[in-house]
Amino acid sequence: MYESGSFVAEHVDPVTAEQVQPNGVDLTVEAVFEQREPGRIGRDGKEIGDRQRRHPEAGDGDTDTFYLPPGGYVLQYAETISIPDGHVGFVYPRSSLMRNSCMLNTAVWDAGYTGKGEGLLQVHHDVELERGARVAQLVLAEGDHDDTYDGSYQGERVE
Ligand SMILES: O=c1ccn([C@H]2C[C@H](O)[C@@H](COP(=O)(O)OP(=O)(O)OP(=O)(O)O)O2)c(=O)[nH]1
Repeated sequence: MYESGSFVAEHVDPVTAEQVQPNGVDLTVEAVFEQREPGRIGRDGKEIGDRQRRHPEAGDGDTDTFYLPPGGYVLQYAETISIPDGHVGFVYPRSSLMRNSCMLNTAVWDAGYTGKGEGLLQVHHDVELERGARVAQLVLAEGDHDDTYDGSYQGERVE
């Protein structure tokens, strides 16, 4: 069973009323990066290639809007997410992002994970994203699990 938006909101911080949806909670964009160096996925480990932070640059003095031409971008969410025991999380793109020819690729959010995660933003047509805008939605499904998350991304970007 999937949980309600108000349940999901208890596991997202900070969260405003505007972010709480019937079935989940919207996540906002904090930072955008472009990968510059190759990463590596090996049998015994992985490395994340170097990235360059993309600065907002709408061109008209707006310092809070990312203007993104087509390409792949790593997007960091602003919210700290904690996946509660007995659950698994999934993130979907906000439909308005998809309707603007952009897509967010995501992976599994494990029970026990806490952090500000990342997603892969695919831009198929130029788009403007304002920092702090809602771009994704987290949903939580009940689910059995073996142990809880103890990987390298635990606690990422949490002060
Ligand atoms: O789209 C996603 C999906 C998941 N996560 C977070 C939550 C998840 O629990 C954590 C680790 O994901 P995963 O287990 O897939 O990472 P890994 O590549 O297997 O690395 P590790 O073994 O170090 O965890 O990353 C994201 O930030 N973005």
